[in-house]
Amino acid sequence: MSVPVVPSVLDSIIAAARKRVEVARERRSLADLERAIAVGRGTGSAIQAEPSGRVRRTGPTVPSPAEGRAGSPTESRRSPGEGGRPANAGRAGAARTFMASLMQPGIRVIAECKRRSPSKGVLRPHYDAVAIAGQYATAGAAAISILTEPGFFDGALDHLVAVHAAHPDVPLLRKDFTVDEYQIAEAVLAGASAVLLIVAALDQPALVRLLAFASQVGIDVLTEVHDENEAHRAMDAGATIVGVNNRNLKTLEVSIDTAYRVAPIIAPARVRVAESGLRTGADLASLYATGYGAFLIGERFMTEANPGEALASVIGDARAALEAQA
Ligand SMILES: O=P(O)(O)OC[C@@H](O)[C@@H](O)c1c[nH]c2ccccc12
Repeated sequence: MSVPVVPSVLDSIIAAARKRVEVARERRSLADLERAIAVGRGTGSAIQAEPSGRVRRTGPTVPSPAEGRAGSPTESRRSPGEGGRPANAGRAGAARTFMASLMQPGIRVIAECKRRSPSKGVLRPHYDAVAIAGQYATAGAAAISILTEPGFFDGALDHLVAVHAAHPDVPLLRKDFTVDEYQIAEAVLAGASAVLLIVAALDQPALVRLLAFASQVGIDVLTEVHDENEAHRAMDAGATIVGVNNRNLKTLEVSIDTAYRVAPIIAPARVRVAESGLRTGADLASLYATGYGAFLIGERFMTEANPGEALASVIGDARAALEAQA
């Protein structure tokens, strides 16, 4: 492999993610987050980190939607490292529902909330993650992916906290560039059931270590690959949910061929997820026939006036196409 002279978008995003972790760690240690997770697990209590970083037990319920929304999932933009971390107002213990939901029979869509992307710019100027997630849940999403990366995707962990508060039964994926245990612990406390691990962003020991940590804190992992070599690495590391991203994160080019090419490497016992560039029910039906059960879709819905309606129509079209094939 040649060493790129010009840093790719992925390199820049990862450098920013590492910096954010270092800033957050100064305010609150990983050990402190782990203690909060253990407390939440042991008692079923909600946990809230005060801005001071002190953990406050908030009783046996999840925070009210109003409380969750205080962090505003709307048009807020956080620049990397700005003003500390959002409050962790989630419920430790929501985990493990992601995998269960993806293992249901039939076509399953992980619908994504994403305000902006590096390749397309702003997709949805008036972005309200809670409202969109509500539509997705009603339309039959198996899970919801929420971008929490602030610098390139206009995401925030607060968006996930607010969606979890409003829709506590929906499995949520924290979509971010995970490079450290710290982000996994944050995800658990925010109410996520899964985190993303991008194989291209991690060396093999880090991938293995982060998978083990996620398992230890009881959160599922979507392990993302872009090519055959990365798929082998994911298999070797013991990944159970493997996503094949049709978008090359280094060049940002999309080719659905990637999903067809890489599928055979992922053992059938694992959950296969096709990601990116998916637009029609026919796309889903044909990948389903190749062994993909779940589909991660963002842009297709983000550019629609009513993302929930668009999701329902893609699911309906996919089912119709499957029946026509049978
Ligand atoms: O918006 P699309 O083309 O439907 O793609 C969704 C999802 O696959 C994409 O957002 C994504 C896949 N892997 C990522 C890693 C980081 C950020 C974003 C992503």
